[in-house]
Amino acid sequence: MNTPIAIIGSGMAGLSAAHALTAAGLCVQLFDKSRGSGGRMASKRSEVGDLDLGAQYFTARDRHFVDIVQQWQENGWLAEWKPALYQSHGGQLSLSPDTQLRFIGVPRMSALTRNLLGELPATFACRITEVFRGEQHWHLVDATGQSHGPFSKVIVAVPAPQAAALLSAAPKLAASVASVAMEPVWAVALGFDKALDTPVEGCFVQDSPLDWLARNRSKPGRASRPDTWVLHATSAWSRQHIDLAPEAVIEQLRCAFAELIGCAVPEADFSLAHRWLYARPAHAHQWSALADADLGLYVCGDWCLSGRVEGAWLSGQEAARRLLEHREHNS
Ligand SMILES: Cc1cc2nc3c(=O)[nH]c(=O)nc-3n(C[C@H](O)[C@H](O)[C@H](O)COP(=O)(O)OP(=O)(O)OC[C@H]3O[C@@H](n4cnc5c(N)ncnc54)[C@H](O)[C@@H]3O)c2cc1C
Ligand SMILES: NC(=O)C1=CN([C@@H]2O[C@H](COP(=O)(O)OP(=O)(O)OC[C@H]3O[C@@H](n4cnc5c(N)ncnc54)[C@H](O)[C@@H]3O)[C@@H](O)[C@H]2O)CC=C1
Repeated sequence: MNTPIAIIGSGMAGLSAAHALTAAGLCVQLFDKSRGSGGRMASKRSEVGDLDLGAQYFTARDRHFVDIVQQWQENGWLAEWKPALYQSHGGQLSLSPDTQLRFIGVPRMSALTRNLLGELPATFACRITEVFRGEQHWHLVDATGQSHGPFSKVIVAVPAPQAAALLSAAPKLAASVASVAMEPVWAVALGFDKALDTPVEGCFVQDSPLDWLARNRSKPGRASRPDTWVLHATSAWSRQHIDLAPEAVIEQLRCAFAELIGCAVPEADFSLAHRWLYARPAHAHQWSALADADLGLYVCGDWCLSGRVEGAWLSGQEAARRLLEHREHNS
């Protein structure tokens, strides 16, 4: 019997591992606490259209990732995003063009992970709280107390602080994962019925509560009206204001935006705030993936590498590769 492999987390890392394993003929079962796949590549549906509140775009530098990105682009799941890019230093806004290729899911970021999910077996709205090994197989328990299994192996593909809690079967692994700190990010979306009078479409920001801002309508496939923007606070500001009420976060970041954008910014006609508790690792690692292969427990995620979409995909590939390698040695 081909006992399935459980994958906890259906963000880019979990989906990447799932694809590699199914391509090798194995069965997988994905679990995610959210209602859909994508994790930090999620897009929020709202009355003003879809808003990419997490990952804004991604780049591809590793040659394997470059190849897969090309395939996704050929499938029509991705488009290149060529914004009018600016930077802001000490309140000075200046054009900052470059030749970097940047990709986005179309018509929303989450479309990419939704396409990657395809027909893979997945259970959503299912927060896994315990991962334990019986005599022969692994079992999972969710927040409602329901148990799932049996599974031949388990891949944990969630942010490090959430992964550590699921690794009590492998204390050494749990300790390494628990040592990884992840930083929060407040994201705010603003919508203006009358478009702002600025050529800015994306901006890297320094010396401000903001770290980044993007204009949605500059992204292929997005609605052009109203004029919606996504603002990301720095991790330092987000940490300091972690418990601030969303309305206060919106107001403070709207003011920071108005200060740097160089045109009149009226009250927003639409606004929302989203707090990412585990947005990015505090430091990059070079782990690729972690494992207790003899036990059959694997851990992957962006935080094992660069804290970027590319890192998440590479980490999922590596977890799958190590699982397949171990399986081959022991067959
Ligand atoms: C605000 C923000 C901006 C970003 N901007 C960029 C960018 O511009 N470019 C870039 O390359 N990267 C960016 N990133 C980083 C990028 O989004 C991540 O690197 C990547 O999406 C991480 O993928 P992952 O699969 O490792 O984790 P995640 O996407 O976090 O996936 C983990 C999944 O596990 C699920 N989960 C967690 N715990 C459990 C549990 N106990 N049971 C079941 N399911 C669980 C979650 O619901 C989630 O779906 C950004 C991230 C944020 C937050
Ligand atoms: N907010 C969050 O939680 C996270 C944000 N992430 C951001 O995701 C982006 C992805 O990184 P890469 O794929 O390497 O993308 P990239 O090569 O576009 O950017 C890397 C970094 O280089 C700088 N930079 C690049 N181009 C310019 C430019 N034209 N003018 C001025 N500065 C520039 C800028 O500081 C940027 O953060 C980066 O901006 C990260 O900061 C990554 C992970 C999490």
